[in-house]
Amino acid sequence: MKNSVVEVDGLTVVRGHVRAVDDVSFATVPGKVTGLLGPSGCGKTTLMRSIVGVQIVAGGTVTVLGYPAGSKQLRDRIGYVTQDPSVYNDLTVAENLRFFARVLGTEPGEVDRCIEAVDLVDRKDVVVGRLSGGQRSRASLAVALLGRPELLVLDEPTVGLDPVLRRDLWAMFHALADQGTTVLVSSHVMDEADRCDRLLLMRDGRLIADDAPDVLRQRTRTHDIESAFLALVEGGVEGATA
Ligand SMILES: Nc1ncnc2c1ncn2[C@@H]1O[C@H](COP(=O)(O)OP(=O)(O)OP(=O)(O)O)[C@@H](O)[C@H]1O
Repeated sequence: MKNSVVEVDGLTVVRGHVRAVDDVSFATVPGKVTGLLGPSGCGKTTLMRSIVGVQIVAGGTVTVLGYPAGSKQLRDRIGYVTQDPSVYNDLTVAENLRFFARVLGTEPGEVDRCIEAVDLVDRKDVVVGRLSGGQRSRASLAVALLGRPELLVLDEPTVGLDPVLRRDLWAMFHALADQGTTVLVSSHVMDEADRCDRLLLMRDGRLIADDAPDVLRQRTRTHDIESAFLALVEGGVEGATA
């Protein structure tokens, strides 16, 4: 698709004895929040790892911003937050940000902007090891925002967060998207589906839907995404991708 930020074509990844991603194809458009939803173990992390270029793939192609995934040209154009916080426990939030800003060659002013964006200003001088799990994830997110990446890949960033914080983070994802960032967010919580502009539903390594939440509900004649998911799994839905 022209102008797509991520183009995945026939991607297959084998992990252990499992086809963790099984012949998946889709394309994202810039400036939208795309949700990658599906039950635990369905292949979300593996798909995201393939997009950021850290996964050995068995077949198919992944193109990001016009380059094969993993190309060095993409290094500072993608922000990736894994499920495990990737910040140093023995440094404060601000020290972490300053360290990564130096590594990435980002201007120092970015540090404060990114700390503000994740609402950690009042925690910026606290050693990361003393933060709560949710605060640690937000510190990782702040690092991913350094340098204003064009693509943000966020693996379950809202797990374990309270509803107020979850709402605020989703608002931030949309604000970033409005500024042109393409945001790919995974979740296994179906009630986060309505916060996405577009949904990729996965099950057992396969993509079973690729639609806006409203369109998906209409197509499956359901009122919520959980029921839509069940309808797709149980079959009988016209145009299902599975
Ligand atoms: N390092 C590994 N070695 C072997 N198999 C793996 C490995 N990592 C994941 N898998 C398998 O690949 C499949 C997809 O896992 P993946 O982590 O991508 O799922 P997920 O949808 O992200 O799950 P979760 O929501 O629990 O994070 C699962 O069957 C899993 O058991």
